[in-house]
Amino acid sequence: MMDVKVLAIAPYEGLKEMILGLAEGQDMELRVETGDLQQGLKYAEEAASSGTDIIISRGGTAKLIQSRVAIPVVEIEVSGYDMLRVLTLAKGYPGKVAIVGFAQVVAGAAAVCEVLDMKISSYTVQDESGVGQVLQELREQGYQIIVGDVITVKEAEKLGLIGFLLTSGKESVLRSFQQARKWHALFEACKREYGMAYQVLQAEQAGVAVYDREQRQVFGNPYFNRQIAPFMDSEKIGRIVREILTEGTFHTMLEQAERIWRVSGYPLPGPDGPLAVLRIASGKSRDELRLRGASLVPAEAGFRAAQVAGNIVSHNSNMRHALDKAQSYRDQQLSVWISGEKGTGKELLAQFIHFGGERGLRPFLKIECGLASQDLWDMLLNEERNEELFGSLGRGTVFLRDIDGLGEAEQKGLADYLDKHTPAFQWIVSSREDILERTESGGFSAELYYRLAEVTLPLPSLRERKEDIEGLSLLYINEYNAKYGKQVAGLRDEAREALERFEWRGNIHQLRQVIEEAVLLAKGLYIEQGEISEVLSTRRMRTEYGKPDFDLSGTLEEIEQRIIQQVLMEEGMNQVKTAERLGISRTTLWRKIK
Ligand SMILES: Nc1ncnc2c1ncn2[C@@H]1O[C@H](COP(=O)(O)OP(=O)(O)OP(=O)(O)O)[C@@H](O)[C@H]1O
Repeated sequence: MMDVKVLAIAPYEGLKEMILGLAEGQDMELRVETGDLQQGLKYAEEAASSGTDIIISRGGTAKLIQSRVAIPVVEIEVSGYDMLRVLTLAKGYPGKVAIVGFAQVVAGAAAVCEVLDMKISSYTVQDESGVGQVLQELREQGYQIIVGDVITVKEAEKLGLIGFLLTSGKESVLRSFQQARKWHALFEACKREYGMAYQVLQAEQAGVAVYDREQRQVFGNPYFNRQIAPFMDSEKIGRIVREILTEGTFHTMLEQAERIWRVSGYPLPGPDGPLAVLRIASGKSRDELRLRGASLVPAEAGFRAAQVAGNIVSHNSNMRHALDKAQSYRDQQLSVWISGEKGTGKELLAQFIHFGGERGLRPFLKIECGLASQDLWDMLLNEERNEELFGSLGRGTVFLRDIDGLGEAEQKGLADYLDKHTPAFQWIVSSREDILERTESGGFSAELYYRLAEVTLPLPSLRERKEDIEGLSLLYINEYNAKYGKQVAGLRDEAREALERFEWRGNIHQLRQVIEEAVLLAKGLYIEQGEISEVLSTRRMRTEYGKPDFDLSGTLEEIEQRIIQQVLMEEGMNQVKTAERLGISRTTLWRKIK
């Protein structure tokens, strides 16, 4: 206890002397200053920021300090003895006597007067500003002697009254020493306990931060401040904080600076309202995950996709029906099975369901079924390992893209997994349109289909919704005008008709590519029929099976792309078969076509 550092602030000089006199042998490092209110506060603030453990003071000054510093403030109380001394003195003095002060002091004085049958009136003031007026009135009523604390006595003397100061006696000062030691011991014990927790936080190899309601950071451990805060998007953090404060616990994964970050959060009651605690740990690198056949769709891209899909205006009733259904599946815990030909917008709709709904802030984990590595499936279906993948998904979405590409063993593994688990995340699946036929002929696990297809969303091919070709084309013309700095204003009617006659095996995806080429080719304000025919004739050759007439212009990489696209078409877009035919691994194929 030797080294408890105490600053005593005495509102009057006599108290300073007494404190110093009593301090000897008290096992404290004591400093005493004289100062009332603001002056006292100044001393206290300096001391609190330079290592003082405890402050001792009295009356209004003690109260003011208590409200402004973070270290304990012990008050020297006005004891019964103190009261008795000054009242005895005042009683013997000729003239009318009144006691003026705060409620606590006045109540004590009144009790003493009653016991000793003293006729001394008492007046309570709420705060310092009321003192002057009370004293004025007392003077008018003929009072001459005012008993009170430093502020009251000073005011009384200003008005020509006689002030009797309620001084603190030895007992009160000694009691304050005793209390200071007790409080210090308690404070130290707390500091030791919390100090340990604090050290742990400082050393954590994960970022821990606390945010308040206004999304202001109120705490951040060194890992957070150095490794995360410099590149973490504050807008994204703000959204997560809001979500934590309204929804409670929260898990997500964020892709930032080439890494996947696992984020978890929970609300915490704080002294000035609720706080949000965030823990952000580094997970796999983005490429590591991609090479296994999975990726995390960045929220920005997802929100954009959801917006595009939300704005789709279709003249086709099947498409409109699909969009309405997608909208209604948004915030439901149902596995959604989206089927349709290659390039019909299955993934776009999956993103619309996820990013357009309340799950939007949570992760959208996309798994390329035909390309997923053995290791990824192992991670996915093995309970000990899937924490790595699913641990931070919370109420996110797992999107199984092109599930038709899944081998028999993986289908069974997944069906078993679904049998045993009901995770918080949502499954969305995409497949070719003939999947039902395949389940009937035993080509695809019926069990898996019925587990995952709680609701279905069949998408029409572009051939079946020719009425939308013009609208989509204009959308893409606009997009590629911006990208290539062109000013194409539309399509000639004949050009549109040519587009409507085309077979569109690659659907919207293919239409997008055709429009891109046509915009680049366009010489005038409108895309002419000739320009469309030119683009389509090369496309047709690429999509007609059997006799590819290859365009050998361009770089090796471009030629390779054409070959891969051709073989993909011939294999009904089945990536597993395509990879086998080309003699490359599925991962290599996937890398090449991304
Ligand atoms: N209604 C639409 N409006 C505008 N663009 C669309 C629409 N539907 C799809 N697209 C675009 O068409 C392309 C193909 O869409 P998407 O990748 O979602 O199709 P998919 O059916 O999932 O393809 P795959 O069969 O290869 O998995 C994307 O560029 C997408 O943005």
